[in-house]
Amino acid sequence: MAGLAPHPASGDTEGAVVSVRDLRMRYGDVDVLKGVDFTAERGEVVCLLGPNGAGKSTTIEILEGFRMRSAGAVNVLGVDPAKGDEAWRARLGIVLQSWRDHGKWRVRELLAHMARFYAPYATAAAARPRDVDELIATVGLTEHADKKISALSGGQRRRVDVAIGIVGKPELLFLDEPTAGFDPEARRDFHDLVHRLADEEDTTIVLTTHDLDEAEKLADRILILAGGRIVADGSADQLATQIESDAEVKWRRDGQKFVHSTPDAAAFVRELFAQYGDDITDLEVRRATLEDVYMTMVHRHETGHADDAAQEFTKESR
Ligand SMILES: Nc1ncnc2c1ncn2[C@@H]1O[C@H](COP(=O)(O)OP(=O)(O)OP(=O)(O)O)[C@@H](O)[C@H]1O
Repeated sequence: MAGLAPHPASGDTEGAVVSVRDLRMRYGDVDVLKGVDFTAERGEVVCLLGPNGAGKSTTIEILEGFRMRSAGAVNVLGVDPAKGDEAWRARLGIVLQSWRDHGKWRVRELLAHMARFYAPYATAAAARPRDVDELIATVGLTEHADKKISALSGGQRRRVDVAIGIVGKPELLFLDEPTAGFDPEARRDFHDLVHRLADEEDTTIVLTTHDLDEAEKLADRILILAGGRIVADGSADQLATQIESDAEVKWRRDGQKFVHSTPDAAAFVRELFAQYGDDITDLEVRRATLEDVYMTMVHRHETGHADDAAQEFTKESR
């Protein structure tokens, strides 16, 4: 993918790019967020996971300044989103969950139009906007650039959404279920794009997804939101060590397949080799996956132990 020129940090975002403290959101008499805390650093990819209705979109919309919170302290690029002005907004990129109604526009025409909004906000540190044709190539839409958006497939429209999200070369990019409807190749290209934005441009990325494999591939840090709180915060590896789960050992001996679950895979495998040595083939050890962690944490919430899970997590991360 072409066209991702680096831009240096713009000075006023030292420290956390996103900082959320005791965030609460109440719809009517229902508390959806009951005290959410997290931060995101420059260049970090943070993935927000959680069941349907957990409050992921609500959280992101509050950070984007589209929704007023009920309580708590939120700081995004040095500003309270409730008070963010146009210049602040120009530093954000947003890919919402639902399609926008741009059907009558042609792809290049729409992106060129969007790009013009960002031109006044170019700085010495950040050349805005991106070159539109390079951007179209980056999201793999070159051969569709002159088509009306209504004539594109669902996955191609989603690529347009992603292009709109990054046309202004954002310092912070919000992606709400960005790959819904992507085919496997588009998904892989998108993952490459996210890595390049974070690594080469130091873009901070906050995304939601229901695809745990995607979260594991993309995220420097995973947050699991359940029962109105963050019940897990860490890399996929760190989270795997926070749940008690047996490793699964698989092997073959004399052509026969064996499987065994054990809390101490190393000791078990040592013993296996001591007994059968060269007869052992096709050895595999599978540790707790992100799916195991997710299921455990969300199940604790569903069985009414979310507060315990959140407290346990807070204790462990101190
Ligand atoms: N404007 C609103 N008024 C009242 N309730 C709302 C409103 N928006 C969201 N909710 C409720 O708040 C809860 C959280 O919704 P939200 O869309 O933030 O969840 P989510 O984690 O993004 O879910 P999903 O994974 O399904 O996208 C849901 O129970 C939803 O019904």
